[in-house]
This record gives sequence, structure tokens and C-alpha cells, in this order.
Amino acid sequence: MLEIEGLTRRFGAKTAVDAVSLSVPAGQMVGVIGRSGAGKSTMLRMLNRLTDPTEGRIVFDGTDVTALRGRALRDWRMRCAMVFQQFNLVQRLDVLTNVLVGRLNRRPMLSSLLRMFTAEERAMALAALDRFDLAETALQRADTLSGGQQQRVAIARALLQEPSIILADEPIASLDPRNSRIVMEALRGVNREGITVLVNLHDLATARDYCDRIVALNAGRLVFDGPPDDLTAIRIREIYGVSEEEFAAQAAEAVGATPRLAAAVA
Ligand SMILES: Nc1ncnc2c1ncn2[C@@H]1O[C@H](COP(=O)(O)OP(=O)(O)OP(=O)(O)O)[C@@H](O)[C@H]1O
Repeated sequence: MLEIEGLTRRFGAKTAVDAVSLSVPAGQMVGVIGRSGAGKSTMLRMLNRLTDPTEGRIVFDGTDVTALRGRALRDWRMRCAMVFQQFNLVQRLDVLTNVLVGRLNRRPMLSSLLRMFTAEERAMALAALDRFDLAETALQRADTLSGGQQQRVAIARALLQEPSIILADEPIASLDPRNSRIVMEALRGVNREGITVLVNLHDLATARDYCDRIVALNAGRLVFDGPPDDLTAIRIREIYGVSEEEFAAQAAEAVGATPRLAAAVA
């Protein structure tokens, strides 16, 4: 169970995340939606402790994550793997090595530095690639892959961390609709194996299709938390003051993506 209690982050006078409280049971797939600047990235980054909260607490299975330092903090970062919009692969390295990077913090410093991986780790990495139909690309440079393939490599890398949670920050914003579906299905597949997934999405339709629960932020505040069916067009208008199409267009513009719903109704 991941518990977020009054989580707040201020940057100077700006409150990016404002007293957000949430309890996420293990194994849930949570979609986080909101306009540009709503605080979605900041919230995810706080969960991983890439950004420190100004106030509030994050508790995971009884451990106060907000208080972790040193080795314990590195261990936490292993347990909650991040997936980013731009994939963050090392382009000049081969795909297999990129996946093995997910093991680095799990190993003694010297073998990490020498990038020595065991046969078992290589087998794990190949199996992770194989489940996403990418085993044949293992020895190719990462930059020879399409965006959708690169994002699946990034998810395979996350899996090598053996995480309890995957935090995905706009993982499909740079992808076309077909690759977006493949990547969302990959995330749903790992979620069904018991890994909790929190995914920032600009596209409401995708959030509805794939998530068990939707959390909406507006100006840092939690303005909706419930099952996808409860987030009706009327609720969207109540929360954001615009139609669902306008919301989709604004949110997509912020991440440089094509709004699926807006495109569909245009
Ligand atoms: N390091 C920072 N320094 C100053 N302000 C920041 C910083 N990071 C975020 N902010 C501000 O905090 C607010 C929330 O930003 P955040 O990136 O979390 O929103 P978001 O919902 O993820 O938006 P987007 O979809 O555009 O990425 C914004 O007003 C942003 O400008």
C-alpha cells in the first residue's frame, strides 16, 4: 500500500502540488490526468524522491519514504521504477545493455562500474525483451528502434529493477496511436502481474481504457479520484470548466502530442 499524506511541493511562490492525499493499494493501475502545469510530473517525481516534498509524507508498506537517506533511498528508487516520455535510453548502447542498466543499482559498485552482468541477469534481460517481442533487437543500437520499441525497452529496463511500483510520466505522449496502444498494453500486462502502476496521461480516453482508477489534478489540487466510469463529460466540465474535447486539446498541446479524442471528433 502506497500512502500519500498531504503531499505538497512549492517552487518559490508557486505551489505545484497542493496537499494531495491518496491511498493506492498494491496492484492498482492509476491514471493521473490534468492540464499542463497541474502538478502531475512533480507528484510522480516526489514519489520516487527525485524531487523532495515541501510538506507531507509518502509511506510505503509502513515505511516513511520521505525520511529515507543514502542506501535506503537508493533501494526505494529501485523499488519504484520510472518510465519517461522521451524513453531515456542510452542511444549509442545496444538494446540488451540498456535493459541491463536496470540492474546496476542492485549490484556491488565494482561490478556495476565494469558493467559486468551475470548470465542470469542477461537471461532476465532477454526474457524481458522477449515478452515485448523485442528479443531480436537485443544487439541493435537503441537509436535504430522506433519510439514505441524504445518505450518498451524502457519498460523492460524498469522490470529488471524488480520494482513494486512503476511510475510512468507521459509514456505515450511521443507515440502514434498504434504504438501508444502497444505501450499501454505492456504497462497493463506488468500491472496484472501485481506491479502497481501510476501513469500520467494527457489523454482521458486512454486513462479510461486502461486504468482502474483515475486521479485528476488541477493547479496542484486533487479534484477527482474514482473509477473511470465516474469521470463523465459532465464531471470534466465541472472540474475544468471546459468540454472533454477542449480539455484533451489543451492537455495534448502541453506535451506536444496529438489529442486522440479531439482528432477523432475533428
Ligand atoms: N523545478 C521547478 N522549478 C520551478 N517551477 C517548477 C519546477 N518544476 C515544476 N514547476 C512548476 O510547477 C507546476 C507543476 O509542474 P508539473 O511539471 O508538475 O506539471 P504537469 O502537470 O506535469 O504539467 P506538464 O504536463 O506540462 O508536464 C508548473 O507551474 C511548473 O512550472
